[in-house]
Amino acid sequence: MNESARPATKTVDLTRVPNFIGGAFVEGGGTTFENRFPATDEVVSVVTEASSDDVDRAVSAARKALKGPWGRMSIPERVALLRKLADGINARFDEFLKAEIRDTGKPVSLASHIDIPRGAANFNVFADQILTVSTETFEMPTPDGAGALNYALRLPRGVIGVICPWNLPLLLMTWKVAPALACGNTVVVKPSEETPSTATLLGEVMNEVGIPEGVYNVVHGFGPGSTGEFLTRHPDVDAITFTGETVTGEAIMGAAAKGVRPVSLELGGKNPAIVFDTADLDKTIEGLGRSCFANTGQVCLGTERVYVQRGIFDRVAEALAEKARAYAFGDPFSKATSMGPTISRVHQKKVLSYYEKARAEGATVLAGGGAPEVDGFEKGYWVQPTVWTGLPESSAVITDEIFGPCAHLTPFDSEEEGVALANDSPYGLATSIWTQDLSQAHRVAKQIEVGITWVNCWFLRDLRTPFGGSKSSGVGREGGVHSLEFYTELRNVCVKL
Ligand SMILES: O=C(O)C(=O)/C=C/C=C/O
Repeated sequence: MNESARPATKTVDLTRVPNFIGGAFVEGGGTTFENRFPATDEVVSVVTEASSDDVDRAVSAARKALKGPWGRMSIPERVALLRKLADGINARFDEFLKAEIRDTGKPVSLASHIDIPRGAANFNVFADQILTVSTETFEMPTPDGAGALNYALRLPRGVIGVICPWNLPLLLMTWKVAPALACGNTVVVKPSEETPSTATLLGEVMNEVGIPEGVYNVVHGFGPGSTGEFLTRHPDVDAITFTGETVTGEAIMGAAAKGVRPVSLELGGKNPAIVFDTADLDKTIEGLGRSCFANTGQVCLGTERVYVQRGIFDRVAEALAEKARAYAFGDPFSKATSMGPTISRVHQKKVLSYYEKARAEGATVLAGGGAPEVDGFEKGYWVQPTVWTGLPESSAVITDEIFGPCAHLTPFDSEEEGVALANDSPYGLATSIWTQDLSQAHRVAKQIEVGITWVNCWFLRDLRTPFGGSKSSGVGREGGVHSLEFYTELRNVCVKL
């Protein structure tokens, strides 16, 4: 037991979700709001919203922690605690799993293989990374012949504001918190109001493993006029990292400008897939089936535009439609369920509104197009996996980020046309290219204006690689050493010898 570890607090009551400030669970001074299970629309918890004073207390606790034991810890000491955090999440795997499913409605098959394992693994990934990071040194000649030595120090930025999304709540939160802590920062986390539970539960694990109070804080609430705005506008927050919609990202970037705070923004996307007639069709359909429909299409890296070379268009379209029809709705806690509901009634209505738009514009609906009837879960926020074709590229269904399990297929003839279609978007987050002509794969990959390109695969993640979006899909890169670049500041020291 780490000598600084505090005895495990009683298991936090996630039916009335508190904030976590300075190592203690506290009711928020704001209002309370309901958290509903997306598969049944039942209220599963009440969340206590943080007030502006609560956010201020969290930022102060984070600032104070920088000057306490945490700020004096060596990298190996921090690394040991990060590894304990990974172990601590895994030791309470089922609690995190249940909390994540109740908040999101995502199937247990998905949350148990992606969300919770990666939520824990991120701490080990950046424990490894911080141990190997180096800085630079330069020797320079000087007129007196004695020379000078320049070396860089890598220092924590300080208090980091972390605003994370509802689609992969634990994974995308620790994707930011792990490197932030590895680099010696402290954090104030605002989870999405849709998914408050796992970030709160992590507070208990922080105490269990001995992370000093104030290093990790959680404040619940909303965006404008609420916790998100209080946090991003707080003058004592040194940097902000955010994953979510582009419009919110623009607002955060504006808030960060005052005080000149750096931001790392992974934002929206309208990700294309380009399928050439040399593609391996089985692998392509397996990959597209996941990239279009996984997590009920609620993945920032997911595909909503599929461009298929004309000669194989019909075969790809029918095979993808068949994939869409094969999904099984049902109890998210059942292993038989392969597709859960969307995150909320509001989001369900947004997705279904695009289904109506497509129909009204005369789309050919190859699969889905509505909301399924799910026995026993009639009140859930369900939508069908949907495949369209036949719409013009100007259709809102093809230009807007829907963030649902839906994709529009468009045929193309030449490679140049395929590239032009894929690039015709203000977004630039991710793409997948399907071809067995590797010269073509490399040639096309260099031309697609995105941050992440997969060739003959999707969501294959080496966590050391730069991860982030181009154009309206974001600013900055996280992952591997790129996270350390964001969560530290370099100071050059020049010593006259
Ligand atoms: O895999 C990751 O590290 C990651 O960041 C995934 C992002 C998915 C966004 O919806």
